[in-house]
Amino acid sequence: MPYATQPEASHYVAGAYIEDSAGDALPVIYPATGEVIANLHAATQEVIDRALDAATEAQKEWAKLSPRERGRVLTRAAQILRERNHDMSVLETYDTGKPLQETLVADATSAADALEYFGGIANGLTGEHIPLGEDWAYTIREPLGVCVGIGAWNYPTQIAAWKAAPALACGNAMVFKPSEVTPLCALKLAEILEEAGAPKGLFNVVQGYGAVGHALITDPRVAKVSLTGSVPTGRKVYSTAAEQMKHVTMELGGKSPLVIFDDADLDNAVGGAILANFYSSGQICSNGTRVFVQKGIKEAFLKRLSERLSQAIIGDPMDEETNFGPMVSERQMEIVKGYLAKGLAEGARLITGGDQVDRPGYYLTPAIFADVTDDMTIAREEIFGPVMAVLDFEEEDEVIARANDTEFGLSAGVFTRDISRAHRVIGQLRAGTCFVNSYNDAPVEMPFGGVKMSGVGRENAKAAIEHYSQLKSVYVRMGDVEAPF
Ligand SMILES: NC(=O)c1ccc[n+]([C@@H]2O[C@H](COP(=O)([O-])OP(=O)(O)OC[C@H]3O[C@@H](n4cnc5c(N)ncnc54)[C@H](O)[C@@H]3O)[C@@H](O)[C@H]2O)c1
Repeated sequence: MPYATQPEASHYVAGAYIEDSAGDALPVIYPATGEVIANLHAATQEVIDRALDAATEAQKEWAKLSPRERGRVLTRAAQILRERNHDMSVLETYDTGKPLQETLVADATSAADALEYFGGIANGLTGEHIPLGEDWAYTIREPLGVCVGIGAWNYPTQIAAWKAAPALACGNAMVFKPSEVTPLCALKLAEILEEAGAPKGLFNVVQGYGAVGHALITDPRVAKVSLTGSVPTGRKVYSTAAEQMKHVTMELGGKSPLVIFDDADLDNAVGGAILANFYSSGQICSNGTRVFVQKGIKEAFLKRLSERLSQAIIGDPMDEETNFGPMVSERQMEIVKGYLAKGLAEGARLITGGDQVDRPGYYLTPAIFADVTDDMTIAREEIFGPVMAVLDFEEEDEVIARANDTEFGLSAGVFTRDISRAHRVIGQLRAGTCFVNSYNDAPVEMPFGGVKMSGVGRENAKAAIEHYSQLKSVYVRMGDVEAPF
C-alpha cells in the first residue's frame, strides 16, 4: 500500500494518539478491494473517560479566549486542510471507497469551507442590548460545554468538520466518534486542529461501535450530542439525550422527492437526477430517490438518463477517471441487493443496472426502476445505494401530495422552467433543504437539515450557532428596588 493507512493508534485524546487494545477489534476495510487497511480498537471506558476529562479541561480555557482568537485557529486549520487536500482526499477514498475524482473536491474542501466560515463569524457572535426604560437587559451567547459528535460513514471528514467548526467557534470542546466503518479521516482533522493552535484536548476522537456512542451521550460531562445517522439510531440517541435534558442536533435519513415537470430542460433534469441518486454511489442522505416525472417528458427522460448512465466509469476509485465507485461495505451492498430484489418482486420495471460488478470490492452498477408506485418498498424506505425510483405523475397538486406522503423530510427538488411554479411547489413540500433546478448542493453558507423524522436542528450557516450556544439574559436595574414589604 503506497499510502500509510494504519494510524499511530486508534484514538486521539488530549493531543496524542492513544491505544487500549482491550477494546473490541475494529478492522478498517478498503471498499474497492475488501482488504483490511488498518486495525483499530473501540474505545474502552478508560479511553472515554480520558477524552471527556481532556475536553472538559480544554473547554474552560478555550472559552476564555476572545472569539477572534478562536476564529483564527479555525481559519488556520482550514488553510492546512486545503494544503493537504490531496492526501486527505486519498485517505477519504480509502475510508469510504468514493472515487478520488469526488473526494478531491467535496470532502476536505467542504470541511475547510466550514472551518473558514465559522472561523470568520466567530467574532460576530454577540448578544443583544434590550432597552427597558430606565432599566435594561442584555444577553450573552455562551458555549454549551463539551459536545459529542457522532458520525455516519458516507462523509467522514465533512461530518466531523461540520460539527467541530460551529462547536469550537462558540467556545465548546468536542469528543467525536466516527462511524466504525470509516474511522480514519477524523483523526487527521484532530491533528490539523492542534497544529493550527487548538489546545490539547479541545477536539478528541474516540473510535467505537454504537455502545461507545451510547456511553458518551449518557455521561453527565456532556452537554450536547450531534448525530449524523439513520432514523432508528436517531430515535435512540434523541431519547437517551432527553433523559439528562441534553441539547441535540439530529441529521438523519431521507426518502426525498425530486419533481420534474414536463417543461424542464431535459439535460439539466437528467443531470439533477444523476446527482440526486448516483453521486457517492447513492450513499447520500439528501438524495432525491423518488424521482417524480410528469408524463409528457417521461419517455424522453428515461431515454436520456440511460444514455448518460452508460457514460459512468466504474472502476478503481484512485483512478481520477473513475466517476462511480463501490458501496462502502459488503453489508451495505447486501442491503441494497435486497431492495433491488424487492423492487423486481413488487413489479417495478428495471431499466438498467443493479448488477454486482465482477471484480473485488463492493460494486453495484447504478440502477433505475421505472413504473414505481407509491406503495412499493423501494419508494417508501431509504435504500442508501445507487437505486433510482422513477414515478409518473400528471398534476401539480397530485405530485405535491404524493411527494409529502412520507415520514421523512430531509430534502426536495423541483425542475421546471416556470419560475412561479417552482417556488409555489417548493413552498408546499415538507422538507428542510430544497433545490430549484439543481440538486444536492451543500454550501456551508446555507443551513442544512431536515423536518419530520429526518431530523432536528440545522448544520452550517448562522443557523448552526443556535445549536452550539445558549443565551444568558441579564436584567439590570438602574434605580431602587421596590419590594411589597
Ligand atoms: N442528514 C444528514 O446530514 C445525514 C448525512 C449522512 C448520513 N445520514 C444518514 O446516516 C445513515 C447512514 O449512516 P450509518 O449507517 O452510519 O448510520 P447509523 O445510524 O447506523 O450509525 C450512525 C452512527 O451512530 C452510531 N450509533 C449507533 N447506535 C448508537 C447508539 N445507540 N448510541 C449512540 N450512537 C450510536 C454508529 O456507531 C455511527 O457512528 C443513513 O440513514 C443516512 O441517511 C444523514
